[in-house]
Amino acid sequence: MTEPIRVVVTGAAGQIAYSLVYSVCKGDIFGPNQPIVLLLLDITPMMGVLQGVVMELQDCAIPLVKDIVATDDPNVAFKDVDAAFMVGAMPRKDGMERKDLLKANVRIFKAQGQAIDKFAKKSVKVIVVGNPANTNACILSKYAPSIPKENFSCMTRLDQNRAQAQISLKLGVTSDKIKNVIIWGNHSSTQYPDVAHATVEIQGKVVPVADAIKDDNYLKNEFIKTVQQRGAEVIKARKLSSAMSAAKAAGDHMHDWFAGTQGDNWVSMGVISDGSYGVKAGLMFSYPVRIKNRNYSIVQGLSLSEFAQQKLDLTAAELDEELQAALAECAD
Ligand SMILES: NC(=O)c1ccc[n+]([C@@H]2O[C@H](COP(=O)([O-])OP(=O)(O)OC[C@H]3O[C@@H](n4cnc5c(N)ncnc54)[C@H](O)[C@@H]3O)[C@@H](O)[C@H]2O)c1
Ligand SMILES: O=C(O)C[C@H](O)C(=O)O
Repeated sequence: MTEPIRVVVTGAAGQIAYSLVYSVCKGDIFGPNQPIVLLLLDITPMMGVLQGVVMELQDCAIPLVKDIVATDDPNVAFKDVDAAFMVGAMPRKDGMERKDLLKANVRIFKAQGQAIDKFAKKSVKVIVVGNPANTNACILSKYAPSIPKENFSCMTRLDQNRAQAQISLKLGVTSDKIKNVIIWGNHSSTQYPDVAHATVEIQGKVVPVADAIKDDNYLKNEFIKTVQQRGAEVIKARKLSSAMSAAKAAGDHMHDWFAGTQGDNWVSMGVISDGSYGVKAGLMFSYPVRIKNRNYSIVQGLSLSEFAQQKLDLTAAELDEELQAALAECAD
């Protein structure tokens, strides 16, 4: 019998978690044979709502779930965890940029970093979803110095999925036929969705996406803007930020981290920069990565056009600025 793994979801009474916890419990992420102990963290005023989520999870009657712990105490929530979904943070409203959330959210990640440092397994794999996700992940890692920096990541998989979806709609193929789209940089409106190395399978033949689309102007303008602004468009329409698609992307990210990427294909993840592609080391930057045995490596040697290089520089500069502001906020 496989030992259960301990999985924490923060912001567990919120809207992303409502979709995510079901996916975790039913085996979509860690596999259909992996038992789970689920730890759910939220703030004290949300404990009543969280009890409702627990009741619903119990009523799902999923055999993989060995225990559910709902708590407002980070020291309990992070105890011996193998995987952490860091969702708990304020979402933005219409008209805001994600970095406007920095003041409200970054201290949450300082405090939770300290708790992870003390209580989580040293091998824990952490994904930050709460915005501004890249910078929050940097702060989380800074305050959990006993855990390798490579164990912290932030989510840009939603942007990758959005980019694949746009190409799939344009070409009339299903999104699984599109491989190796890249999201570079910040999960913000400066991110660079890049299809220069992406391929698509059309009627059994694999061709570069650019050759299939045959519209450089679209790829350099409308496509990039649509992906960059998709979160804001969802907020405008729903009056709430994306939740179902965010939960799906968080699951995809953690699934691939545990199960590995397929063949030579890559996925995009925000990870600590080691200086690859000229990005300042120490920033949490979204790169293409391949994953094996739960370790990722940044894909090296991809050619960058002048246009692409400018986009990378812009998003890296924004991340640097955000990080300085976050460090100042956490200073006392
Ligand atoms: N990276 C991405 O692609 C992406 C996508 C969608 C949303 N997000 C972000 O995810 C975050 C959550 O979004 P949501 O729609 O679920 O928001 P939500 O408001 O529905 O839920 C957030 C939950 O976090 C809880 N929370 C607040 N402070 C906490 C703390 N200190 N500890 C534990 N829980 C705490 C709140 O009580 C609430 O229940 C937001 O910051 C949002 O902007 C990121
Ligand atoms: O856009 C937001 O604020 C929520 C999230 O980051 C998204 O991309 O949907």
